[in-house]
Amino acid sequence: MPLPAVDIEVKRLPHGEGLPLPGYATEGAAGMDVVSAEDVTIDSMARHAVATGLALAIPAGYEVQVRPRSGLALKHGITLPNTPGTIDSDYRGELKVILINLGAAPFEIRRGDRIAQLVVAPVQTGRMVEVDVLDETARGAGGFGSTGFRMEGATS
Ligand SMILES: O=c1ccn([C@H]2C[C@H](O)[C@@H](COP(=O)(O)OP(=O)(O)OP(=O)(O)O)O2)c(=O)[nH]1
Ligand SMILES: [Mg+2]
Repeated sequence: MPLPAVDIEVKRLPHGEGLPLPGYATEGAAGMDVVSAEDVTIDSMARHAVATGLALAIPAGYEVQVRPRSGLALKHGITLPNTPGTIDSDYRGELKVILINLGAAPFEIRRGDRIAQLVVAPVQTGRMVEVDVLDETARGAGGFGSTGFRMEGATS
């Protein structure tokens, strides 16, 4: 059973009139597909902040993450350079989807095309507590590949 849905207020901007609101394609989908409010062609290796014609009021304590659609990524090299894009609960401007075309061919987007998906997530805030000494761990300062690449015992 999914958790109860969180209500997210959505306001249509003039250029968002007539478009479907973001929605889940299936019952178990994690992300709501969001559509483009504009016709635009993104050249190979170019990027564009695609208008959605929507502005949101996300309840405090939540965020919306903007994620790529894997079909567009695999077939056309269309992804988000900032994935997951972060929509703050206090942002009231237009939701935009920053797309980058990593494919070789220009990619044509038509108004109404599904371009990305929106995942609603709770936000755990933190607080920085300054100290002089940190506790010791097995990893220590090792990072950036310090534990190697293959699992011990892997045959291929
Ligand atoms: O893919 C995205 C990412 C962000 N935003 C909007 C909503 C978000 O709340 C705001 C700021 O985003 P972020 O904090 O990632 O950008 P920034 O470069 O840090 O800008 P700012 O200084 O406005 O926080 O921009 C979008 O519409 N789409
Ligand atoms: Mg910011």
